[in-house]
Amino acid sequence: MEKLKESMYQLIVETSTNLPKDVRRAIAKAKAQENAGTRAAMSLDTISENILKADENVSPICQDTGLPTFKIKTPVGVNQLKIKEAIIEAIKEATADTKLRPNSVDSLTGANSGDNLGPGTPVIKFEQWEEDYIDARLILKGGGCENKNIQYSLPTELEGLGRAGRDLDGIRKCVMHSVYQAQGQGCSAGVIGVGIGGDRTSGYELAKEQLFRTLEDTNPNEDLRKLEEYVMDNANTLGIGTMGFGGETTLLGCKIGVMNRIPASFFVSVAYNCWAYRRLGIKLDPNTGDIMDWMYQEGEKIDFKQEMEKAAASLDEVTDEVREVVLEAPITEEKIRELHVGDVVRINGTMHTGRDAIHKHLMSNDAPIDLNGQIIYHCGPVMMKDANGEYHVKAAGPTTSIREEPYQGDIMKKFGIRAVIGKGGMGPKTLKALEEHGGVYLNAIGGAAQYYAECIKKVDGVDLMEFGIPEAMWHLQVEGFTAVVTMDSHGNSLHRDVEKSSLEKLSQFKDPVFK
Ligand SMILES: O=C(O)C[C@H](O)C(=O)O
Ligand code: SF4
Repeated sequence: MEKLKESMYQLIVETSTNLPKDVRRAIAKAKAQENAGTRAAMSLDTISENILKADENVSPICQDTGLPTFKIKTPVGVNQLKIKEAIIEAIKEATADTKLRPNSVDSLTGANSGDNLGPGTPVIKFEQWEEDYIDARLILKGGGCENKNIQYSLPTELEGLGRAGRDLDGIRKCVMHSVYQAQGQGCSAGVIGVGIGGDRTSGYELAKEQLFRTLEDTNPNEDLRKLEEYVMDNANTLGIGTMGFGGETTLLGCKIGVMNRIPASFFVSVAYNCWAYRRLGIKLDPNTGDIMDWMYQEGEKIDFKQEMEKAAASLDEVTDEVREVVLEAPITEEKIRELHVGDVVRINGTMHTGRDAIHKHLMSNDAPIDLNGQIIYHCGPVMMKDANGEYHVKAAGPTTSIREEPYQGDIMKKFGIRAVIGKGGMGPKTLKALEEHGGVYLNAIGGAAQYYAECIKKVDGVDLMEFGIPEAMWHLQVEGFTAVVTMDSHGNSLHRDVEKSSLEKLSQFKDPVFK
């Protein structure tokens, strides 16, 4: 099985850089449903361009390459320990080649292992089967969408929907609620895998297992087929839309599985996956380890080249209506007060990354540089160090901002920061601080890691590298970095408005549907 490591390496690289065909088709369909010039349409254009670039550059679609999870089926007699060894070597190599971000972190100390290996990472699950080949599948599911997974224990009371009982209609309510509670934070439009039954552990397993189905398959269970269809039709009327900006497509797929439970427990578990739905599979020769075939590769491959040309043409027609502002740090309070929700900003000059570890650190320490008037980017990039010791950005999209909600307002005031860029929006504490201090929240397109990496022209330096590559503070020079004002210094928040209107829409699904 001398080819095994090479085959696993290819599986990892393809999964990280080349979005499966069924997902591409679903995104193209979502694009066709949005009106040109809307925030949702523009976000989908950025997403499409990003998919194209990742493929061309053989670079990660999203900088968060997730927790690599392998599902392997082997014929009886195949040495599974050898497969595990090959996967571990392939993971190390793919990380060193910047196809994966170093993502394995000690839960207690925060130390990054640097090679994606550590207790519990990667996840490798084996099964035996009667076929004569090895079936190896991989999903790279990032942290932002993983944080939006949810498990319901029936009966329960749901916001907007009331009582969800222990029956198909109760399940329906849970699934609808799961889409609502994710808002744009898991980089909608998303795909949900739902597991009905089991215990808390096996229920989530079943939910995640559903994410290995193809988006276009039909559920063989008639009740579940109807439920999947119902959810697709109705969740897309919630108006959450791409990145939570509002719009026609909130969900790209809904896949539901069922297993038995014990009488006292009734769980509905939901695994939420972002649009960057990276899962692929290979069939391997058990003697040589060679790839015999790729999975999820049926049908047309949309490369988004044509779509990009069309989008560029229609954008020319609508740019007159959108207010565009150029920002360059240091930014004055006066300039910030001129910005309003809906404005598109193009940033040139400096910005500095800061995410979880940095925000916690800055609460009780000085900043390594003067942050007065500066822009903080919630981002954990993939970086490559060249032979001269200089860093180059390989992938750099935004991370979910809401995790910084406890700190953000205080940090902005303490250091005079004027703008933060992230995705998914922030809460009332930050909104109040933006108003008091004169600050703005800018939403970038989650997952568009290649698109933003191209806007970063130079890495000026890095501080606090002891937190590891994703968590360090990177000092960047950017050009034409585009984001939308979604929270301004006048008390307006697009996120608050979309959450409110989607809750109203959710409550229209209160009445029983499945008896
Ligand atoms: O860790 C990241 O870079 C992003 C994360 O996947 C997120 O969605 O917040
Ligand atoms: S940033 Fe968005 S697209 Fe990337 S892994 Fe996180 S949720 Fe997915």
